[in-house]
Amino acid sequence: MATVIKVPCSSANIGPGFDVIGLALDVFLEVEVTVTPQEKSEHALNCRITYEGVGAENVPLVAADNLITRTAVYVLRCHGIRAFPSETHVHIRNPIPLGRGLGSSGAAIVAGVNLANEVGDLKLSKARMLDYCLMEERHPDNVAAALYGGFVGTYLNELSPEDTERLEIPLSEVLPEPAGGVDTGLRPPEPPHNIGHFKKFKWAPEIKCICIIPDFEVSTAKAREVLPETYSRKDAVFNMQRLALLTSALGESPPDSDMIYTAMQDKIHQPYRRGLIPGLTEILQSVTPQSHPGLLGICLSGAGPTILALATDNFDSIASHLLNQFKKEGITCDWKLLQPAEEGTTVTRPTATATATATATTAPKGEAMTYASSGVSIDAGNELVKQIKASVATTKRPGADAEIGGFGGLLDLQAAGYAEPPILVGAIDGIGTKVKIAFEMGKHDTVGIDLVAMNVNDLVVQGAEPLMFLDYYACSKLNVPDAAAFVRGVADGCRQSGSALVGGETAEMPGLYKEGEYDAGGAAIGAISRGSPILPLKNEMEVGDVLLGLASNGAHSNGFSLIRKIIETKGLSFHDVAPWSEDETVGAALLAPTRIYVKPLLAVTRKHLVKGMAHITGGGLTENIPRMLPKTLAAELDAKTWPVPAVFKWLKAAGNLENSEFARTWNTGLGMVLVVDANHARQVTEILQEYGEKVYTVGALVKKAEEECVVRNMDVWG
Ligand SMILES: Nc1ncnc2c1ncn2[C@@H]1O[C@H](COP(=O)(O)OP(=O)(O)O)[C@@H](O)[C@H]1O
Ligand SMILES: N[C@@H](CCOP(=O)(O)O)C(=O)O
Repeated sequence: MATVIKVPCSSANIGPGFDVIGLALDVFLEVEVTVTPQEKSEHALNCRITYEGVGAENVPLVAADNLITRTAVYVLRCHGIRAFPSETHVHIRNPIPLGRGLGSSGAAIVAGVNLANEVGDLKLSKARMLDYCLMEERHPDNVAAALYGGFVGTYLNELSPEDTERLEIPLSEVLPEPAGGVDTGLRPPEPPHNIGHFKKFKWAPEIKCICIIPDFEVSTAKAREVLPETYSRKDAVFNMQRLALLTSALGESPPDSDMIYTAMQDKIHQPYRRGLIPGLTEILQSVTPQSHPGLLGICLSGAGPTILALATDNFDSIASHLLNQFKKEGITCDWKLLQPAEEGTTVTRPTATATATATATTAPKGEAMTYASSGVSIDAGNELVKQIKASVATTKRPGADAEIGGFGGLLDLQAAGYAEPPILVGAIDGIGTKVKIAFEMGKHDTVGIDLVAMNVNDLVVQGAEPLMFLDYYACSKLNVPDAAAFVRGVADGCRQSGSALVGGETAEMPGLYKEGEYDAGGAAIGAISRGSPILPLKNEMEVGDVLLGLASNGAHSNGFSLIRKIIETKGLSFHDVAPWSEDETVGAALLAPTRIYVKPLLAVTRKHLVKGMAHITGGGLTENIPRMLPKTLAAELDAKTWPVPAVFKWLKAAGNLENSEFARTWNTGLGMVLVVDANHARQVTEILQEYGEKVYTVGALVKKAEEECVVRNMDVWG
C-alpha cells in the first residue's frame, strides 16, 4: 500500500494581491510513495520516479533534478538524512499545466516537503512545512494556498539580516549541487522559523473560476524579472485600496460584480507582464459584468499566461469569448471551470486494515467517533436544505405549498382542481450518463431539468397533468454548491411543468460514488380527471391519421453512453469548440436541457384533439412510436419532413451509424410524436405553435404489414 500526497493547484494574485493572495483550485497533483525495504538501490538517492500526466515528456525522472524529489532531499538533509530510504518509489500523477500560472511549481514544492515528512517520519507541523516551502518558492501566495487550501492572504516576516542572507542563498547551494547530485555531505541551511503567515478568507460558494490556459509557457522566474524594483506611491495605494475590499467582497453572497470587477484591477504586475502575453491588456479589457452577465472580474492567474475570470453564471459564453480573443492573437487555449479546493494538501497513509486512511476519516485509538468522521456531514446536509428552500418554494402550485422539511410531501387533490378522485399516474426515471458531462463542465444547474423532463413528458403522453415531483440525489461527499445548483435545475423543470417539488432525498454515501460525482433519480405523480381520456386511444386510431412531430432540443437525456464514446474516440474534450457549432463548446452543447412539452400538450389533450403521443427517449423513433399504436396499425414517417439538428448529423457521421441504428438510438430531432385525426392536424399545429413549439407533419398511420414503424427516405440523413 502506498501513501498518497494530494496537493491542489492555485491561482495567485487575483489582480491586485501580487505575492499576497492565493486560491487553491480543484486540480490535484498526486504523489504516491511506496518504500520497499532493500539493502541497495540502483537508483540515485535510492529513489525511483515514475510520472504520468502533464509534462511527461520533459519532467526529469532523476531524484536530484525533479522538483518534487529534490525538495524532499533538501528537507531530509536538513534533518541529517542524506537520501531516500532504500528503496523508495515515487509515482507522480500531474494534471496541473506547467508554467501557466496555476501554481504547478508551488504544488510540486508542497508535495516535496510532504514527501520528506513522510519518508523521513519528520513529524513537521504545517507551519514548519510552510517555512521549508518558502525557502524554495520565496513568494507565499501559491504555497500557502496549496498547503492550507481555500482562499488565503499571506505575509512574510521581516527577517533578521542573517535570516535574509540565509533565505537569499541560491537554490543551487541549498539543493544537491548542481541539481545533479554530488553529495557534499554538508547540512544545507535550514529555513528560519515562522517565516510565513496566512489567513483564510471566505469565498462565496456561487463564484466559480474560469481558467483560460494558453498553449505556451511563461516561467514565473522570467515573469518576475520584468517587474520594476520600485513603484510610485500612487500605484501602491491603487493596489492596496482594491485588495482590501476584494478580500471581503469575494466572500459575500450574492457577490457585488461592480465592486469585484473594479477591485480586481492592478498596477503592480499585470501592466509589466503584457510583453510576455500577446494581447493581454485588450483581453482583460474585453469583458465586463455589463457585456457578459455573470462575470465578476478578470485578471492574470499567477504570473500567467493563464487568464482567470471569476463568474457566477454563463461560464461557457465568457470562456468562448476569451478563447476567441486569444485566437485573434493566433493563440489556442484550453479552458477549465474550477472551484476552490478547501481542504488543501492531504496525506492518506496505509494502515493495518489497508482500506482505512490517515486523513480525517480515521479516528485515533480511543478517540470518540462522529458521523462526520466517517465522511457523512449532517451539517452540509442542513446547509443544503437552507440553500435550496427558496428555489423549491418557487414550485408552489394549487394543492401543494412546496415547503420542504417534513417527513413527506403533501398534495391536496381537491385544491389542485380534482374534485372527484382522479386517476393517478406515476413515473420514475433518472438522468443517465449525461451527468458525467455536467461533472466535466462543472455545470450542475440544468441536469435537474432533464430529470424532471424525463418523468413529466412520460406522464403527459398519457394525458396526465403532472402535479408533484420528488428527487433523489446520491453522492460520495456532499458538495453543497453543486447539489444546490442541481436542485435549482429540478425546481426549474418543476416550474416549466407546473409540478410542485414536494420533497427529495440527498444521500451522502462515502465510498460508493467517485469523489466529485453524483447520480440522480426522480419520480413524478400526475392525475387524469375521471372521464377524461387516458391516452393512447388505440381503438380510435385509423389509417390516415396524421403524425405530428415536435422539435427536440438535441439529444435530451438519452444515448449519452454512445455520445461520450464518440466524443472520446474523436479525441475531443468537452471544453473544445463543438465541431457542429462554432459558438459553443462540446460540453455546453450536449448539456442543452430536455424540452418539457407538458403545457402545450395539455392544451391540445384537454380539447380532446389528440389520440396518442410518444415521448421519444431511449430506443428513438422506431422503438417508442409503436408503444402508442394498436397491433393493426403502423407508423410511416418521411425523413425528408423534419430537419435533423447539426449535433445529430455530426454524431451520426463521427460514429459511422447506420440509418436504422441512428433512428433507434436518438430522437433525430423529434422529441414527441402525436397521432391526430387528419381533420384536426391544422388546429393542433396552430395551438402548439402558439406555445412556441416547432411542429412538423412527419407521416401518417398505415395498415401494419411487417414493421410497426417505417421511416422512408432515411438516405437524406447521409
Ligand atoms: N509535478 C512536477 N514535477 C516536477 N517538476 C515540476 C512539477 N510541476 C512543476 N514543476 C516544475 O516547475 C516549473 C514551472 O514553474 P513556474 O514557472 O513557477 O510555473 P507555474 O506557474 O506553473 O508554477 C516546470 O517547468 C517544472 O520544471
Ligand atoms: N505572486 C507570484 C505568483 C506566481 O504564480 P505562478 O502560478 O505563476 O507560479 C507572481 O505573480 O510572480
